[in-house]
Amino acid sequence: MSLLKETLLKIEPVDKEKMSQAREHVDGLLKPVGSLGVLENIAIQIAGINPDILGGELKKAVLVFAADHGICEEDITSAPQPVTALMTHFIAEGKSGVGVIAKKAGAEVFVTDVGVNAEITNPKVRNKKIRLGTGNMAKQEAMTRLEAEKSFEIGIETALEMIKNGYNILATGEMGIGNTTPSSAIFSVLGSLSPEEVTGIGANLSEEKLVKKSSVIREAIALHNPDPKDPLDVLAKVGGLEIGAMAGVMLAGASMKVPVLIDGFISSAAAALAVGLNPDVYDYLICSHNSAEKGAKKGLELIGFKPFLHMDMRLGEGSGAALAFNIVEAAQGMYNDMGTFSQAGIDIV
Ligand SMILES: O=C(O)c1ccc[n+]([C@@H]2O[C@H](COP(=O)([O-])O)[C@@H](O)[C@H]2O)c1
Ligand SMILES: Cc1cc2nc[nH]c2cc1C
Repeated sequence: MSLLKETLLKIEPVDKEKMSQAREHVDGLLKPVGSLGVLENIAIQIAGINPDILGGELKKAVLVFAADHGICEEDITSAPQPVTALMTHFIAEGKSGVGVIAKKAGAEVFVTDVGVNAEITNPKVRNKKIRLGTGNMAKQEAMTRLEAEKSFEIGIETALEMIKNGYNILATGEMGIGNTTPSSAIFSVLGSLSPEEVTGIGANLSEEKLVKKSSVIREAIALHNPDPKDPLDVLAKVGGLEIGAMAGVMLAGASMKVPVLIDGFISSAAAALAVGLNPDVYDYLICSHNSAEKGAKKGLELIGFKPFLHMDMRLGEGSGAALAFNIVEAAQGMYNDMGTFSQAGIDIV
């Protein structure tokens, strides 16, 4: 059996009984019921995923996947394609946005090349290259179905390795010039949304080129007709290699009862595919921030995510997810260390 199938079969729903016990505990803490809002929700969610993680020290990893996109040939990005390879190197060196944010949160960043269109010589970048970037989806399918499956499996393998090494909370991140285009295409297909509704400026595309970007997406979808009920078909026809790998991390996290923090627009497109493959994955994902990318709001609504950080960020790399580690730790602190009404002899619950 393939690793993807095996992983999907292993995923169980979160433990609703543990969640209602956790809700009871949270409601008994020294505060008006509900007054710690999202911190309460996160603690209860993690209790349903794995109470040991809620009660213990977090060992945090941001898993960044880098890849290139053939669609760059259509001139719908502001930055040139070689920036992917350059930034992949700088992310691995800790010199990018996610590097500094993760450091403050005490998280490690691991970078994997799943399809950068250049040789990466930095030994800190893990080499799992599937191909040298996707095909240009305006003319051909982005990748084969087999490559799509492989991208999921690299994400699964990477996450399983991290979990084996003791990491008990993961965050997804990516680097890939052009990857807002496949992300918009994925949301357009899965949500039957018009490309215009879910297409934005990415890494600062000009307004004139934005019109072209939407029409390229519309034409690619019309050319390949991806099946919205088949996430692998959507990924293969209009997706990206790093998007598949991030979805794989989410599946592996769910299969091992480990929470996965979701970053911005591209990470959430991966989440939409992962949840499409198995709806139980949803409860293992923690959506961190609402990216300022146009389309992020619609995309998150489609999945049913409610982000709790509103930072006007749209960097990607896992930067927003890394920022949210501190929020998860605050939720743990609330759950484990706050006094209770019964200890205090107060009876107003
Ligand atoms: O995470 C986000 O919400 C996000 C929104 C816009 C852009 N990005 C980053 O910018 C790159 C993609 O932008 P573009 O315009 O080249 O498609 C890619 O490397 C992403 O990490 C990321
Ligand atoms: C400089 C730069 C850094 C990035 N990080 C993620 N996407 C990016 C795009 C650019 C252009």
